[in-house]
Amino acid sequence: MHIRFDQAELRYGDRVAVRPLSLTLSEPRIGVIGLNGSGKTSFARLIAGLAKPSSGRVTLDGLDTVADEKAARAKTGFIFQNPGHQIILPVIRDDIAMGPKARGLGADEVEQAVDAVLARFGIEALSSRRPHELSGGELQLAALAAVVVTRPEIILFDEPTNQLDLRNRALVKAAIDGLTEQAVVISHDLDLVADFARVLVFHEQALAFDGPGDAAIACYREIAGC
Ligand SMILES: Nc1ncnc2c1ncn2[C@@H]1O[C@H](COP(=O)(O)OP(=O)(O)OP(=O)(O)O)[C@@H](O)[C@H]1O
Repeated sequence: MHIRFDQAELRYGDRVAVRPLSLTLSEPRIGVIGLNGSGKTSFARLIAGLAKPSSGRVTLDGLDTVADEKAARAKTGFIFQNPGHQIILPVIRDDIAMGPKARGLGADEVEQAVDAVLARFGIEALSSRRPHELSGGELQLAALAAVVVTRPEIILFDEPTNQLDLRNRALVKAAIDGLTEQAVVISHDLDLVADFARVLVFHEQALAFDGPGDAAIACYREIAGC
């Protein structure tokens, strides 16, 4: 999948969220780091079509996120900062089943799709649980399962290890590393993206560095002054 920005810019009135940006992302894993307010989430929202460029364009394998909105949106899945908020139905299994049902699958196929994705992430035991009965790491994996079952080609993560303990962090890291889908990972947890071949550093709503994880982290430390 080629994610392409052509002078894409995002503004909210007078406030700039992403300055005009041109790049192409084709790597399986892309990290995004930078200070608070530097434009990371806005950048991801542009990819997912959740925000429309104020000028310029964003395309996913040639599909324009505005002109081809529906087809482009179908290629992406977004795991938000608070994954508990995106689990809508009271029981995990029913929530995951929403995607396959919306695709028009029959009852048996829906069950098979849900079982397969629960097994893929090793969370079969969560099937009949309610979101408030899940740990932070389990919530991440349940939200990921509900996104993956819709068959996106790109999965965007917004701080997936935020507030997780070491064990849950490792679970989430392993799940991201094991994905066959392309992943764009925004993180303040630098270890999560350190081994990615491509990491973008945002600073003051612009791209300050684009390269391997270790060099990107060094650049970010310089920007942060620590
Ligand atoms: N809906 C909005 N309306 C107005 N300004 C916004 C909106 N969303 C983001 N911004 C502004 O755009 C800039 C970039 O914000 P963004 O959330 O993309 O940063 P971030 O790097 O993801 O920050 P954080 O690490 O704190 O999540 C900030 O100055 C922010 O205040």
